[in-house]
Amino acid sequence: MNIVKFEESMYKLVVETSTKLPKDVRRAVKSAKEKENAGTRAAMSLATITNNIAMADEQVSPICQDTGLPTFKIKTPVGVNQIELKAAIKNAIVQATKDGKLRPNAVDSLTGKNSGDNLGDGLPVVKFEQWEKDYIDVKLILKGGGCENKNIQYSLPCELEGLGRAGRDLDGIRKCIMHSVYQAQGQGCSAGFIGVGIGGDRSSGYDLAKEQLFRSVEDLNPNEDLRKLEEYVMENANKLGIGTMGFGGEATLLGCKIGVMHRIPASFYVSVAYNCWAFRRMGVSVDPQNGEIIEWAYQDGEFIDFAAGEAEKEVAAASASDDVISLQAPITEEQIRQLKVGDVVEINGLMYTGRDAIHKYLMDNEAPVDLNGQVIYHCGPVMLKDEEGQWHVKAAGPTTSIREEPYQGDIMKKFGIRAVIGKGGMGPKTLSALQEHGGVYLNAIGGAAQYYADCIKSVEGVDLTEFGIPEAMWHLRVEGFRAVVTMDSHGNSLHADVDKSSLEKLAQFKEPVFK
Ligand SMILES: O=C(O)C[C@H](O)C(=O)O
Ligand code: SF4
Repeated sequence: MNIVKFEESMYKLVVETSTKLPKDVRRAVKSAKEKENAGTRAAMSLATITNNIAMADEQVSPICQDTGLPTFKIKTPVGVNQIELKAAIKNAIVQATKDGKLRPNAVDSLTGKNSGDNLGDGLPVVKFEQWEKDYIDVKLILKGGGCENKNIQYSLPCELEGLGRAGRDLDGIRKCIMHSVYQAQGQGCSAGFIGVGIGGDRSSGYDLAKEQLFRSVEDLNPNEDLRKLEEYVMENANKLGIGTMGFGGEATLLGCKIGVMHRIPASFYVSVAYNCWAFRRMGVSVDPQNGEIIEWAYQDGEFIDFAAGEAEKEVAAASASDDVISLQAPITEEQIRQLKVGDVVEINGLMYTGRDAIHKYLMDNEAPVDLNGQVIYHCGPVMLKDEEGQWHVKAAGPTTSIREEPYQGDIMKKFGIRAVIGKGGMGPKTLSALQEHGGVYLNAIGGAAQYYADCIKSVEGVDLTEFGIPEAMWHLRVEGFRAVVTMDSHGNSLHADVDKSSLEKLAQFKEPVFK
């Protein structure tokens, strides 16, 4: 085996996976876009998403800043040295991280220290299997944290909100899957894809669910019952009205793939792996002698290129009918109180990133900068430093805000912060703080990391780098950074409304369908 060539092939696979969505996923995004009504927030979000896909293609930059937990599934002919392959994969990962194609994402679970190169205990995940064929098959998925957090595992029988009892049969499974889409709301960057594993134990069930994500979005399940169930879910989950980013709308689910395995008598699990629209998985077959790529996977059918100019025009058109409200920090309480749910705002000037580590830190410490009237952006960017020591943003979309729910309201009040930007919305504690203090929650489009990176004109400083690149407090100067007000200072939350209405819709699917 030419291991140097194999390493090069793995580097190509990693870069392609992080920067270019597969053909089948593009087609699914396109068909979602065709379903949304022009002028809605969902249509505007999808236009931003397709624009972002085109920008990532063009710049060969990460589609989303969260380049996930790299998971390789490899099949090798008998006799191939798997230890050697794994070492080459690690080198390729380190190189892709240095080149800004992957965010340093490996964090020590006990100390919180980021390794900086994506290597760590157990990372990357590399799973081998032997097979009788004469070539190596490598599949890679880069699954981000926000959608991973929306995975769910049901142990049947159980009681489900809206749907009642789910028993140990096909209809019980149906209820679990419908519930899994509801509970994800927009937080996993809907519209999403789900892989479902029926049976096994807690770990093999989730493995089976994730295995389904490697199937083509358009394949047909050879198992008749499961094929019908997949079709049922695709048709009906899209009636829940959750929509892109949870803004409400027609496109909630872009793909549903279900697999089954045996179980033991006492256990009956239904495991659901949720993947965001930024569904980054790719594969190659590799020659075991010269290490070169023979063929890329997922190459069937039409390639949708979402031509950048086109998509850009659509974003502009989608929001042109609205009065876009311009905001520049420091923002006054009066300005904030004028904003209401549904408004589109455009931010110019400075904003500060802050996510999990920063929020925890700010509870007990002073802020490194004056945050009075300022804007906090829930974001963990991909950054690269040039030879002069200047930082550049390579990808910078929002992270899931709900993780900051325990801290957000207190921090806004303590430091006088007026606006937070993130995605997926926040809960009642933050909502009441917004009302009391005069604050606003702005929803940016999750995964649109190139689109937002383009709005960032300079990096003016950074604090708390000891938390690692994604968790540091970056001072970003932005121009034309668009977001939608989804929680205002008058007690309104679009997220609470969509949750409530989608739960009501979910309850329509209570009656048995598969007997
Ligand atoms: O870590 C991130 O940047 C985002 C994460 O994938 C999320 O969806 O919250
Ligand atoms: S930010 Fe959204 S698109 Fe990116 S990995 Fe997280 S869930 Fe996926």
